[in-house]
Amino acid sequence: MKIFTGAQVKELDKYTIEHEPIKSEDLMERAADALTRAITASWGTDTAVVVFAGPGNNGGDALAVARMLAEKDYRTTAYLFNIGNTLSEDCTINKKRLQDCKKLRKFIEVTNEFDPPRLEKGMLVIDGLFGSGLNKPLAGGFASLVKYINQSPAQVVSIDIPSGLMSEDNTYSVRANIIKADMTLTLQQKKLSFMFPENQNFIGKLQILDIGLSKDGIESIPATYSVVEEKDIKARILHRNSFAHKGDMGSALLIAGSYGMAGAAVLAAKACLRSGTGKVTVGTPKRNNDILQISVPEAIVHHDKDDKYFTEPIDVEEFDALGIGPGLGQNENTAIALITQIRKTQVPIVLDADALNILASHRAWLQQLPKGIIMTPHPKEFERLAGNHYVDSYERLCKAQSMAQQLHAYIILKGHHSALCLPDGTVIFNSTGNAGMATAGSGDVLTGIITGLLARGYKQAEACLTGMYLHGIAGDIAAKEKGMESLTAGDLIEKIPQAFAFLDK
Ligand SMILES: NC(=O)C1=CN([C@@H]2O[C@H](COP(=O)(O)OP(=O)(O)OC[C@H]3O[C@@H](n4cnc5c(N)ncnc54)[C@H](O)[C@@H]3O)[C@@H](O)[C@H]2O)[C@@H](O)CC1
Ligand SMILES: Nc1ncnc2c1ncn2[C@@H]1O[C@H](COP(=O)(O)OP(=O)(O)O)[C@@H](O)[C@H]1O
Ligand SMILES: [K+]
Repeated sequence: MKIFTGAQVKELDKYTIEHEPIKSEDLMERAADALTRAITASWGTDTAVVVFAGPGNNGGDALAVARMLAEKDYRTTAYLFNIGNTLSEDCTINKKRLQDCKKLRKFIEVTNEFDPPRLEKGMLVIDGLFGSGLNKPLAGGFASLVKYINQSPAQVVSIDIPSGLMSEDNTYSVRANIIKADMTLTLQQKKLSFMFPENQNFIGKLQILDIGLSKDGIESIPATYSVVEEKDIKARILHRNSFAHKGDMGSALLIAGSYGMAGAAVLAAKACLRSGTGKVTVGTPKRNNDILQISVPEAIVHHDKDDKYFTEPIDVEEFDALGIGPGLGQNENTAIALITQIRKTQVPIVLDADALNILASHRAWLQQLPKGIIMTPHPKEFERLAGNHYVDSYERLCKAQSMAQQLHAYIILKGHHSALCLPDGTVIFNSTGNAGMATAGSGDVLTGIITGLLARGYKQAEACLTGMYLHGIAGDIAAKEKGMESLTAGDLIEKIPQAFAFLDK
C-alpha cells in the first residue's frame, strides 16, 4: 500500500475528480458518508456530539459529518472556525447544507471570540480542524482549543489526521498542541507520520476508510513510501523443484558469537537453516564449538584460531551469502578481521549488531562497503553508525534513506514498522510483527533469516522484504500461542515453518 505525501493526496484527489469523473463536493460527501458509518458503528444515538470544523476541506468533511449525524438523530452541535474568512469551496457548500439541516442542535461560526462549550464524559468530539493541508505547527487560539479538548473527559474522533499532526515531518510540531484522539479515521491510506512510535498516542485506534479514490491514480502516482502487503510477499516466495539437491539450495556463512555470546550464533544459525538454505556454516571462536555442535547439529562449525573472538577472516569462495555481527564483540582484532572479511567477500553480505557497532567506531570504513550491502540496525545502532542523535523517527528515517542512497545499501531500520530503505531512495515499511518481539535475540533471528534467503537465491531487496515480513509473521504466530509477554527469540525460530506455510497458501 502506497503512502502518499500531503501534496500527493491533493494530486490524487484532483485525478479522481477529473477521471471518475466526480464533483469535488460529491467526493467529500462520499468521504463523509464513510466517516459517519465508522462513527455510528462505535457510538450510539444517545451520544452528544460536538463537531469542531476548520476552514479547509478537513472542516468541510466535519460539517458534512455533523449533518449526517444530526439526520440520524444524534444530538449534534457544530463549531466552524472561520477566522480569516478563508473557507474552502467545499467547506462553504457544507456550511450552507448544515445551516439548512433542521435536526442540528446548534451551529456556531467563530470569526473572532470563542466561548468553548462544556465537554463532558460520555460526549464525543469530532476533530475536523485540520488534516493533510496543515502547513505549520498550530499556535494561538487553535493551540488553546487543542489543549482544551485534550484535557476534557470527552472522547475524540479525528478526521483523517489528529489536528496539529503533520502528515510527514513533525520535527517542529509542538506536541502539546496536537489533538490526542481516541480514534483516527484516516481517508484512503495511512500517512507517513502514523508509522512512527512517538505519534501513536495522538492517533489512538486507527481505521483506514476506503473513499474510492481512483485506482489508476493510485497506481500511476509514484510514492517514495509504501507498506508491504501479504500479496507482495506471496508473489516473491521461491519454490523448490522436486529434483532439488542441497547443493542447489545455497550455502550460507554466518560469523557470529564471541565467548559468552554463543547464543547469538545459535539463534542466527537455527533461523538460517529454517529459511530454506541448503547448508549453514558458522564461523565462531573455538570455545563456542561444543555449544554450537550440540545445539545446531545441522550446521558446520568453522573455528577461529582465537579462543574467544573472531579474528581470522574466512575464505568465502564456497559460500553464497555472508551474515556477520550477532554477538561478535567489538575487540580491535575483531574489527580488523571484520573489515578484511568484508573486503574479500564477493557474495551478498548482511551486517548486524556488533558489525555495525564496529563500523560506527571506524566510520571511514563505511566508504569501503561493497554496493548492495545489507545492514539491519535498530535505532540506537543506526544513530551510532550515522554518528548523530536524531530528534525524532522522521529525521532518523531521512538520514537512513540518504545513507542507503549514498552507500547503495539496503538498510533495515528495525522497530515496530521496520523500514527497509533501498538504494533508490524509496522506503518500504513492514506490516507484521508485535511487541512480544522486543526481546533479546530476535534481531539475531532476523539476520539468520535474511542470510538464509540470500544463500537460497533471493536477491537483496527480496531477501530483506521477505525476511522482515516472514520474521514478523513468525512472531505473530508465536504471540498467538504463547502471548507477547513470554515470547522468546527461540519461539520465533520454531514458527518459521508455519510462517512459510502461511505464505504458501
Ligand atoms: N483525497 C482525500 O484524502 C480527501 C481529503 N479530504 C479532506 O481534505 C483534507 C485536506 O483539505 P485541505 O487541503 O483543504 O486542508 P486542511 O483542511 O487540512 O487545512 C487547510 C486550511 O488550513 C489552513 N492552515 C493550514 N495550517 C494552518 C495552521 N497551522 N494554522 C492555521 N491555519 C492553517 C490553510 O490556510 C487552509 O485554509 C483532508 O485532510 C481530508 O480531511 C476529503 O474532503 C475528500 C478526499
Ligand atoms: N514492538 C515491535 N513490533 C514489531 N517488531 C518488533 C517490535 N520490537 C522489536 N521487533 C523486531 O524484533 C527485532 C529486534 O531486533 P534487535 O533490536 O536487534 O534485537 P536483538 O539485538 O536483541 O537481537 C527486529 O527485527 C524488530 O523489528
Ligand atoms: K483532523
